[in-house]
Order: sequence, then C-alpha cells, then structure tokens
Amino acid sequence: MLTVSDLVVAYPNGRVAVDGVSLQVGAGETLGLVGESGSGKSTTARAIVGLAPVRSGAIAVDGVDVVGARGERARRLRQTVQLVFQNPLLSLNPRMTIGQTVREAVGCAPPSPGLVAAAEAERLLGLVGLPPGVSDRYPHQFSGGQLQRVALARALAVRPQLLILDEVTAALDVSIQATVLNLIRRLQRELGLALLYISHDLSVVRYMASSVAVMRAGAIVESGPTQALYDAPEHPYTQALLAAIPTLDRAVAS
Ligand SMILES: Nc1ncnc2c1ncn2[C@@H]1O[C@H](COP(=O)(O)OP(=O)(O)OP(=O)(O)O)[C@@H](O)[C@H]1O
Repeated sequence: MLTVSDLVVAYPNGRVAVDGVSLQVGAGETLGLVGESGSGKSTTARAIVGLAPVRSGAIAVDGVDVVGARGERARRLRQTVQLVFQNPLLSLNPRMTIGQTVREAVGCAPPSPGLVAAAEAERLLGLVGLPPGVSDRYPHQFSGGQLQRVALARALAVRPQLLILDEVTAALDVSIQATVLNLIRRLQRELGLALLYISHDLSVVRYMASSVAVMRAGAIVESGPTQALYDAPEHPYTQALLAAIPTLDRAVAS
C-alpha cells in the first residue's frame, strides 16, 4: 500500500529533515514510526501526502507516484491516503459544524450508489463513538479527545486505504489516550486499513504496530517486527529509547 524508497526531503532553508528513508506498509498492516522530536517523522508523513519538498527518492501509494503528483493523480492520492495530526483544532474549520465538515469529506469519496452524505456523516460520527446529535456543534464545543474522534471520522469519510496518524494521542490525557488507541485498533481491524502510526512514545507504538521503524536525525536506524525489536534492540539509540519507555501499557489494557 505504501512504498517509500531512499526519500530525501530538504526544506527551502537548506535543512535536510529526511535523509535516505525507505519503508513499506502492506495492505491492512500497521507500521510504527518512532523517534525523538526533530528526527523527521512528521516530515516523512507530509512527504507521503505531497506536502513536503522532496529532493530525491520515490513514494508510491497503492502503486501511484506521489512525487510531483498533479491533477487527477493528486486527486486519487487525496482519496487513497489521509493524514491526521496531533492537534485537530488546527485542522478543522472553526466556522463549520462537524456535520458539515464530515459531509464535505464524504463528498470527496468515490461515488457510491445510494449513499446520502448526511446519513453517512452521522454513521461515521457514531462509528468513532460520538453521541447522536453532535453534528450541529462547532469544533470549539468539543474536548481534545472528542475532536480527535471528529478528525478520524473526517479522514475515514473519504474511504482511504492508508491512514497516517501523526502523534494523534500525544495531547490527550492518558485515560482518553487509551480509549482513542482502542478505537483506532478497532477501526483498523473492521475497515482493513493500512496504518502508518507515528509517535515518540514507544509503549503506544508497541500496542499499535506489528512492525516498527526507528528514526533518528532523518534516517531509519533500525526496523523489524515489533516484538523482536522490543525484545532485542540492536542499535544503541533504540536501546536508549526503550530504556526510557513510559508505562501506558497498563492504562491501555484496563
Ligand atoms: N517547514 C520547515 N522548514 C524548515 N525546517 C523544518 C520545517 N519543518 C520541520 N523542519 C525541521 O526538520 C526537522 C525534522 O522535523 P519533523 O517535524 O519532521 O520531526 P519530528 O520527528 O516529526 O519531530 P516532532 O515530533 O517534534 O514533530 C527538524 O529539525 C525541524 O526543525
């Protein structure tokens, strides 16, 4: 579903934020991308949706080239891959009700006979666990955890095959974090989505991902199946990250 090969991203100020990254996510799989702040995780995510200045390398989403995509190819990509960020307030239009926001996204999905946008928006808001009757409310009337559900509903509305989640629970309380993580796992199972799950938090990634890539200073230093990598990390950087692992696991499991 996603193949990134030797990706180099350089910002206009000359900063090389991603320097030779390669990774793959198969259909229905979850790859975790971990690393400290500034290691280039978000830049990699932005490059995959065509929002970062790629200097060299290749990115293919479901076989479609991302780099330089315009017109119909860009439109197809916007439908196939969706990106959800840490702060949904910044990405949701404050002047639109959440019903309008999700309905608009439903309109970007491939046409489906008999699908009524308003009913589909209601269904999606229910699917992410929001109570009935919230469609007429505005973003500022929701808590952080609820807004992240709205952002997920909007992303799912276009029926993507690949979802990139960038620090989506980092701003949430630990108990809410656990609920949102479980929601994402359930949605992924039910919808068969491929996930690129980005976080600096290794305990979250262990819970979410079947394989993991560890990023440092723009490069992948180690990758492999989650269990094997956590049990026997080879790179000193991975070992240091794992030594500092927090204790979310119990909260998630409860
Ligand atoms: N628009 C930009 N222009 C110039 N440099 C940038 C830009 N965005 C990010 N950078 C730099 O690129 C590097 C990688 O940043 P990036 O946000 O991709 O890392 P990250 O691992 O996602 O970190 P964080 O979790 O803090 O977002 C950093 O040094 C950052 O300062």
